[in-house]
Amino acid sequence: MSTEPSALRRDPRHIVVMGVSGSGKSSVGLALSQRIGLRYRDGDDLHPARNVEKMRNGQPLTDDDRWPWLDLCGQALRDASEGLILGCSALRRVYRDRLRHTSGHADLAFVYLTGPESLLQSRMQARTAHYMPPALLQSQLQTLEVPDGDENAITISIDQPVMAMVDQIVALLHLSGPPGADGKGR
Ligand SMILES: Nc1ncnc2c1ncn2[C@@H]1O[C@H](COP(=O)(O)OP(=O)(O)OP(=O)(O)O)[C@@H](O)[C@H]1O
Ligand SMILES: O=C(O)[C@H](O)[C@@H](O)[C@H](O)[C@H](O)CO
Repeated sequence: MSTEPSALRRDPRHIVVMGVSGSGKSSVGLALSQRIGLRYRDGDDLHPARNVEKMRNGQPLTDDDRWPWLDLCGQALRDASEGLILGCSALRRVYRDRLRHTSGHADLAFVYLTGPESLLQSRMQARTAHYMPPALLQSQLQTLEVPDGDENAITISIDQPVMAMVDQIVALLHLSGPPGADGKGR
């Protein structure tokens, strides 16, 4: 499944890969980065230590926990003059508004990864050495607000191989490859 709003900006250079824990933000963001030659950063690496500790202990983050982290995510986007793919859950509309505001990119592109709870759960359970306990998936799903039609977002199903997801993202956002990949540069 994939959807394309009508007025989507072509070939955006500031892209947020969003969705609940275990939806594949890191896997897809990295693979997309390699495909199009745009840097990837993982929002997980920007969480203050106390947020990571909270999640590790099985406690969902609150809005107040997330604001400072979202501002670091927004600043990372703002500072990336060459462009950036950022993996960031961005679960609520107000969080995405905050990213749009802090990054200075009102037209930030969002790639929303979605799939059935059973698949998310099994992917989280299969994952080793990650601080996020699968038990927190419920609260992630409760917090999630699916992007609205005016949010410059595409929706990609996680029920397919990562490379197929990347193909869809490249096609829907009309993304160009690394400079020189088509013989013309960007
Ligand atoms: N399309 C896919 N097909 C099969 N396995 C996948 C796919 N996408 C991700 N995975 C696997 O599912 C697990 C979760 O993926 P990943 O860590 O990329 O998700 P995430 O959204 O970044 O999670 P978190 O926000 O919790 O860090 C990983 O073990 C990853 O290898
Ligand atoms: O907004 C949140 O609750 C967090 O960003 C989480 O989504 C985690 O960072 C991530 O899932 C770690 O695995």
